[in-house]
Amino acid sequence: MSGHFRSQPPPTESQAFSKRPQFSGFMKPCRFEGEMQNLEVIKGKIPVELDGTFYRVMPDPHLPPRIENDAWFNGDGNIGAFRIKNGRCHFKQRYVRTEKLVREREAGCALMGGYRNKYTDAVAFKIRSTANTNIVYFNGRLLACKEDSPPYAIDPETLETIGLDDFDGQLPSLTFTAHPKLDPTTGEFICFGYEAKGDGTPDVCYFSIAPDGNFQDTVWLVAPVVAMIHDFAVTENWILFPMIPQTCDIDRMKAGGEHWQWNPDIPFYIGVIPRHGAKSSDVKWFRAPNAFPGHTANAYENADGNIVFDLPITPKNVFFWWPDKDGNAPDPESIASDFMRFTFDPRSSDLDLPKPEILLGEDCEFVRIDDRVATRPHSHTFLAIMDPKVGTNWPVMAPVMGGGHPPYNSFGHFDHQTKKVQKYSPGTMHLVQEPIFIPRSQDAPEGDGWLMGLINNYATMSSELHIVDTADFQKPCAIINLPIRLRAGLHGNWVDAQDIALSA
Ligand SMILES: C=Cc1ccc(O)c(OC)c1
Ligand SMILES: [Fe+2]
Repeated sequence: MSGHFRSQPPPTESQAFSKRPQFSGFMKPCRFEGEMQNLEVIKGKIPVELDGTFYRVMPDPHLPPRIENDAWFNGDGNIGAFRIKNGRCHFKQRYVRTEKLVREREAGCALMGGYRNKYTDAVAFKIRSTANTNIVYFNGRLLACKEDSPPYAIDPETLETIGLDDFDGQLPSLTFTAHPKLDPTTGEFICFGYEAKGDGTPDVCYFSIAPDGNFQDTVWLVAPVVAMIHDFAVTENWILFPMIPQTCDIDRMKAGGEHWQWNPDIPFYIGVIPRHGAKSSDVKWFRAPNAFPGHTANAYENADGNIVFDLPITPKNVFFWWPDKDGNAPDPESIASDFMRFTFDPRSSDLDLPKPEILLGEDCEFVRIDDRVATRPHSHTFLAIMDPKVGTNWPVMAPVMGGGHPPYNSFGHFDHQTKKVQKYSPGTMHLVQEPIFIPRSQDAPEGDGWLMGLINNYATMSSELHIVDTADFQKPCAIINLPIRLRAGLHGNWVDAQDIALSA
């Protein structure tokens, strides 16, 4: 370890992060690696039924980036693991040893340039992944994902990086989504990559992996535009690719510009293929008016064989740091997504989608379901929600918040039967990160269990892990205190001890 510190030359670059909002206040890079045993439980009790690990990842620049105004999404993936057992919680955090991080640590300065733009790099990289978007468990592998590259495999126990994972040479695509789906009925891992033949290519590669790790279907598609396909949806018989109208242009990238530009002149496309035995020519690109599709809650087929697809949507550009061709972007505070439902016939030859229904007209994102019903009808959705009635103390928080990420102050539990949302609001000096759902037991009813997620406490400028019982949603079941600050992250998942033991 110490050897490579000695080999570093004296710094020529600044060793300070810029004063931009995305590097300030709560968003100042955390950069901590290490572990803490027996975290303090400052309220309630951790349910003794919980035995597993909550893995989550945050983009966390390990060194000041080469681009002064670098985007939050370009930070290095720092994985946190909350191991919970016998009413206790132990914490570990470790950076993914990406090619980027290893070579930059060696050099003592950033070598990679802007987000997904290799033309701004100081050296040539084989893999540009920052491994900063999701951490997913499948078939004994913990995968740290970034949608521009294959995933890195991580040791679930030590968080050490095992290496880039090409699924024993079976990965057909240069890229791998950060939102693969596990079908709880068949055990299949359903995946895709876009820009799958390299930067600026319209090729999308769909593939499914059997529970034993062997690749099954592989289908190559061509998209009508080169746009971001961040999340997707899977039903029993169909695959859906919602496209964010952020488009890529190689010449702009070569000139040192951004990978993405907001494009208000194209539809919101949803590509649809049969899940089993599809040919390239089977794809249909359904269209809705220009809009920004957020994360997928779930999709399923109803009794008529129509697809029901639930996701937050807004007409505005959520990625305001990637403006349109004229440099226009919305005021971040004006962006709000409603939770919407598309119901449509995938067999239809009319490609214009029927208008979606608003399920919940409150600003929300980070939608999650009880994963035991994924791809089948769901009646509960959990989400992060912005509730103006909480009375969040913006005047005191604003100077220490930093910026670049959307603010949500409550966890929500939306009941699709009653169309009502219950809320858990941790306080007026608090914001929430993505919640995850853990079932109370394997045979508990859908949606019965606990929500778990990180809370940013702007009074203490440190993080807390809150556990909320879905049967008593108003108050916390347990608050676990961290003596450090974990900046805004993207996604996480609960891995039950049983599942790790089974595949070990
Ligand atoms: C919506 C999230 C999103 C989309 C693309 C990304 O590269 C990313 O990195 C953290 C995040
Ligand atoms: Fe995501």
